Amino acid sequence: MLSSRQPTSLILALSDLVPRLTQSGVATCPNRGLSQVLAENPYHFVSYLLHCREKSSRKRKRSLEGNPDFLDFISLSVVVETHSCLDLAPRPRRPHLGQEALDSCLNSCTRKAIVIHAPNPSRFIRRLLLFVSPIGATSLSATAPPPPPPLQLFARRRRRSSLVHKNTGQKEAASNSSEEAVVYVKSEDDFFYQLSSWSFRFPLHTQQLASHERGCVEMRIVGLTGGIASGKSTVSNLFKSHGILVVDADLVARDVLKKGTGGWKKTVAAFGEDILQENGQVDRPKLGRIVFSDPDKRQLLNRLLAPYISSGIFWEILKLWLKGCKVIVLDIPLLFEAKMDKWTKPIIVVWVDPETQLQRLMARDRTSVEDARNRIQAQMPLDVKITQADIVIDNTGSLEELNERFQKVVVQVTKPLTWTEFALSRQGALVAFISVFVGVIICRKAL
Ligand SMILES: CC(C)(COP(=O)(O)OP(=O)(O)OC[C@H]1O[C@@H](n2cnc3c(N)ncnc32)[C@H](O)[C@@H]1O)[C@@H](O)C(=O)NCCC(=O)NCCS
Ligand SMILES: Nc1ncnc2c1ncn2[C@@H]1O[C@H](COP(=O)(O)OP(=O)(O)OP(=O)(O)O)[C@@H](O)[C@H]1O
Repeated sequence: MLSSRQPTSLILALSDLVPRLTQSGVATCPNRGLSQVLAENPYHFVSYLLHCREKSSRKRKRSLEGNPDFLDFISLSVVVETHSCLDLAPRPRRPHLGQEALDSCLNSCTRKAIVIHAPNPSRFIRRLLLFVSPIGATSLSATAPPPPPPLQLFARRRRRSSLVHKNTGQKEAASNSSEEAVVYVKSEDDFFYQLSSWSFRFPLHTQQLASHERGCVEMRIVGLTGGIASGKSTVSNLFKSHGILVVDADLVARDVLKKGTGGWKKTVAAFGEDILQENGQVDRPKLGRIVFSDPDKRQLLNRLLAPYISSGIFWEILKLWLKGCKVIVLDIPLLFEAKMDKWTKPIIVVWVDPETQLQRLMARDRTSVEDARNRIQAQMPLDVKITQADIVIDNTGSLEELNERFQKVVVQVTKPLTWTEFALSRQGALVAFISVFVGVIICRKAL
């Protein structure tokens, strides 16, 4: 992780930024405070900053654009992002930006893009840049003139052309004054998400539900997520005891890995027969140890199983929809990582403090500290998840306290549906069908 190797300038820059970010309201961490997040795990801190940047509303971004803290924040998070991607890379042979290069980044970063001065860009850096910015990487070389700045990219994404022109000037100045290769990195969040070990996508998209409340009845899909061992299943059981049906993604994931299924065949083909027990079923703890200690292998498994898991979840929802359920809960540990949060409203995140999470995980699964840490780090940090939640349940205390908190949540979850939710419900679909049918008959009679 970053903590042992990060350059002092980076730590200083980060801690220097914390009070300014908090005061200007650019990024706050209501539960624990940014400094504590930074002290505990700089990697989480970075993801949290990136998340805040991504989540700022357009209006808020516009009002903040003149604010030097915000601009620093954008630049710095991109630098940190780049640095962490390179420095955190698990394979030792991957190079990382050294102190000098990083300082150079910090000094020369412009507002919407950063400029990396790399005298001998390694193949890894080239490939990385090819990945994040095809324009920047195609003409990258130590002697070649710098590539054209990715104007279109920024112009398309940012409406304020003044910022684009300002950057262009700075980039040109930088490129003229330096003999080193200059690389422009696109400051997009995808950069971080795609490179990080826990990010993957399920191939399903649905409409985002509206948040305004209207009074009618039918189906709501509630998202329930959190970290590993944060207490999702415990909360799921509370929902079940209130008669609310739960779709458990872990159970779906177990089904898709059963002997003879498509997921099983692909997994065995990719990981070999060593992961099988004598009866031909997958040895889950063994596969778990493999994938949770190697991000590449985990991503491979995610890619192989994602289509089966997403379609399994889809069929479960469809069955409940056909039964006419009013509220269902989707218990999906990787709700955000798999971009399934768009399906659900409200989103409930079950939060615990990191130490309790570790202790509960070790006690439940009887694993070593190292295994438990690997599993926790395979997921998006809980502090980031809570910023995307509609409802946060703090499960650090006792089961009684959890139960008390849950009573308030269940009231919120069973409130009347919005119009959009109604339209997506079985009853809504029926009403729409009957209206169209009646409309057609009336029109035909009128002609
Ligand atoms: C690696 C496997 C075989 C390990 O099995 P095991 O029985 O030891 O763990 P189990 O399935 O009960 O998962 C326990 C918890 O680990 C976490 N977890 C599981 N898979 C992943 C993953 N790919 N990335 C991050 N966290 C994960 C979740 O919080 C889950 O609740 C299994 O987790 C698996 O098949 N994972 C890939 C499928 C998947 O993505 N599952 C999550 C459903 S959204
Ligand atoms: N409030 C609590 N007090 C004490 N123990 C708890 C509490 N909540 C949950 N636990 C225990 O912590 C462990 C993890 O909880 P649980 O299995 O519900 O987590 P989870 O988020 O569903 O985990 P996973 O992501 O692995 O599915 C379990 O052993 C559970 O009994």
